[in-house]
Amino acid sequence: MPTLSNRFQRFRQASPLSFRLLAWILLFSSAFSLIASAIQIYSDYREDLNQIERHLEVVESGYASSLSKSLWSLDSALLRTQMEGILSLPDIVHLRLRQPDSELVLGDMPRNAKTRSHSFKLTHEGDQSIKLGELTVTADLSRLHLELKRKVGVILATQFLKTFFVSILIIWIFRHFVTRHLSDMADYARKLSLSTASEPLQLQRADTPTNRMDELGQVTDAINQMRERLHEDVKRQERDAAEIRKFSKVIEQSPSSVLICDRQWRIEFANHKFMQLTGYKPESIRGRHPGSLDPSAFNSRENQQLWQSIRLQVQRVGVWQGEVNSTRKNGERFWEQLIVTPIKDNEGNTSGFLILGEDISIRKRYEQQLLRQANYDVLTGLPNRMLALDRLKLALAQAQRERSMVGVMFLDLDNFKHINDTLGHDAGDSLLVEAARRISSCLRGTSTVARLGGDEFLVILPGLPEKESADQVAERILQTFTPPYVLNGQEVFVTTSIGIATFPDDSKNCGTLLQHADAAMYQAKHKGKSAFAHFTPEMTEVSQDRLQMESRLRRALELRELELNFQPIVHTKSGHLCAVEALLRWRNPAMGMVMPDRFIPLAEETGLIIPIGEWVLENACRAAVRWKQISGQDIAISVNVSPRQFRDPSFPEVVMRILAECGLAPELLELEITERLLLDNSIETAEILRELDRAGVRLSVDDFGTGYSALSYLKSYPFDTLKIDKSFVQDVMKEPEDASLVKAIINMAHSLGLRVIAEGVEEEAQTHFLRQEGCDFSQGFFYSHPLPKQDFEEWLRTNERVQA
Ligand SMILES: Nc1nc2c(ncn2[C@@H]2O[C@H](COP(=O)(O)O[C@H]3[C@@H](O)[C@H](n4cnc5c(=O)[nH]c(N)nc54)O[C@@H]3COP(=O)(O)O)[C@@H](O)[C@H]2O)c(=O)[nH]1
Repeated sequence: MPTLSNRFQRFRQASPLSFRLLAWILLFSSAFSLIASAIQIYSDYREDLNQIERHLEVVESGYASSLSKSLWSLDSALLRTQMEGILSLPDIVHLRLRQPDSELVLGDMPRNAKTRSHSFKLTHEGDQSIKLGELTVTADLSRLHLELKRKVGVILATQFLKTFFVSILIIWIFRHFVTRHLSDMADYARKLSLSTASEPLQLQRADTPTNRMDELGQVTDAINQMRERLHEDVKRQERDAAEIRKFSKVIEQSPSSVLICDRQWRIEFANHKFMQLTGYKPESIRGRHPGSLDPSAFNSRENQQLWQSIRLQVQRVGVWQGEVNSTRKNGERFWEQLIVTPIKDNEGNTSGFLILGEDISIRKRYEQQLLRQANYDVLTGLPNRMLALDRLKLALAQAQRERSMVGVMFLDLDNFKHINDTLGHDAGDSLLVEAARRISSCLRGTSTVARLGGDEFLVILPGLPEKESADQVAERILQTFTPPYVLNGQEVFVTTSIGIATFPDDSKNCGTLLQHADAAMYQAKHKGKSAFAHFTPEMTEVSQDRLQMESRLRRALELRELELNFQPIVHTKSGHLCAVEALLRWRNPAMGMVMPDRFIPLAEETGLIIPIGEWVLENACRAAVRWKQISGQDIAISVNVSPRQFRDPSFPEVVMRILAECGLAPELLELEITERLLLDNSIETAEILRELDRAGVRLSVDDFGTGYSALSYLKSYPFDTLKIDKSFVQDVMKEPEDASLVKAIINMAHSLGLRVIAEGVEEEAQTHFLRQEGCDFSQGFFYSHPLPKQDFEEWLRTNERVQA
């Protein structure tokens, strides 16, 4: 059990303020009480003293005359009796009567005690006053002093007790109403930390409006406000810290390399990806300029110009992006796509620069491979038709400027079909490779030899001084074909026939020149092979055909000779129908069924593609609306749009009008555009694409892989879908190179946010491959051939691929 002193100690430690207050109250109240009591006692004492003095005076007044009489009459017995009577009065202890000749003393004079004495004369009043004696009355003050001591004792004891209990009461009140709350506040403040900042301070008293208004309430309120601010600050700091941690992690784990530079372009931070990509450790490059990492390139003019232009563009435009050929620490070169932006502080001032990098080496490799594949013949390595036409256009433009001539030669190997059929395709391929080598050996560096397909070659001879100069080249080529070819260990003699057309004499138009060279080549073959012939106007029979076809095509629309076939596009994973491609056919009474490859180029050349294209669009949209009625399902329709159609400024308007007239949602129409369209990279093309995209119409790149094949271009346009050309798909199971290309195209298209359609799927194995590679949609004879309208509707009604 705690002793009293322990309790006191505890109280002293727990309530120092109360303790001090107690001490002070005790001290002051005791002092005041003592002073007051002392005054009181003193005044009582004085009063008693006065009373004794008054008694003594009363003795004089009461007894003087009787005593004088007794003395005068010499009645000593009476005198004694009278004096004993005085002596019996309270406090009077001693009487001394002095007479001239004697002295009478009654009582004892107390020793060591305070006394008060009073003397008065005893006289006889006759004719004259005669002094009889003098009486001295002495009173003892001991009683008075005793009384005084008792009073002091009582007063001291009562005052002390009173003061003590009043103090205790005050302390209790003070403690109950004030100090315990102060202690709670102190405890709260002592324990207040980031983890407890959410709990408010609550005093152990009723939460009344009066309490809230008093000083303790105000301090509590102030502490709680402070706590709330602290709590909010802590929360904000925690949130900020979490954000910062998150962003740091994002930057650190970003799949793109990240460099952060200060205002002087000194590297401050490099993330993990940067280290992985370049091999540089962040600490080894801190403080260096990003362009200085490759010491061999740092001082090169090219590098300096690059960083100068980056700096200027970031300053002016606010961003720089481009593809850069960078160097790893081990000297290896790689392609990266860089985005450089300034980092702005709160005032909008540039405080540094952010450089994001992405390794695009694989994409570049595939782009180059695709570009090569798109522009070069895989077998012979010669430019293909596409590149040859580009070069021819260039050569014509240059010749026009220089007023020179360009020779165009069309070569066809004689009997190639026969050799191919008898000796096999491999022998045929070897022959083509060797023929390509021999033709190339006859030409100067400025000339171009291209393989147009099959056994057809094209030679472009720019800067010809005269028409006949082409003859020498033609003769050289014929001669170089003289030695036999060794195919399958067998010597084979192969010749070629050459047709020549010359710019500008025969035509100024690229396509016409080719047609004329082709016509001349037929003439050479007619001559008996291994010969060459120049174009003459008489050879325009082919042109006649073309003219006839053109006039028939002009009337095809009005004679209702055009019709649409429909081919399903399915989800590769499930095989379910998702869209349909509309494919145009021309049923002419004289020519029979004409496939689009034959008449679309002519329609484009003549501008007939505009009304024809509008007809296709309208009929395709109407068909899609009808299928919804048949199948109960939204079926999107894909329509091919040729570049000429697309460049017509009213095209988006036409599309929107037809959609509105047919009542087809724009999302259900997909326009297929070939890569060729993007080649001109014109602002108008981009604007038309964006306008259609904004309207909700879907856009797809058709025949991907046969044109320019620059994936980076796709980023600039709002395409939804990419269609891999059938030439790649058809060989995925045979040619590993085609398979890896298809994989790469799928991956890259997905990384650009595009869906992929594989066209030309003919075998089940191809569907497995495409499914495995995550190709979204497939189209091809495996699922269905293009079907005439009636047949397609029947297919729609009966086929299990259609899911309502
Ligand atoms: N401007 C317009 N161009 C059009 C229009 N209609 C067609 N075309 C263009 O003509 C190209 C040839 O078309 P077509 O002969 O109809 O050939 C298509 C399919 O029949 C064919 N295909 C489909 N599956 C397979 C298959 O498994 N194997 C195989 N060998 N061929 C197959 O592919 C053509 C589809 O091509 P695409 O448009 O690239 O999807 C055609 O390419 C159009 O460009 C028109 O109305 N306007």
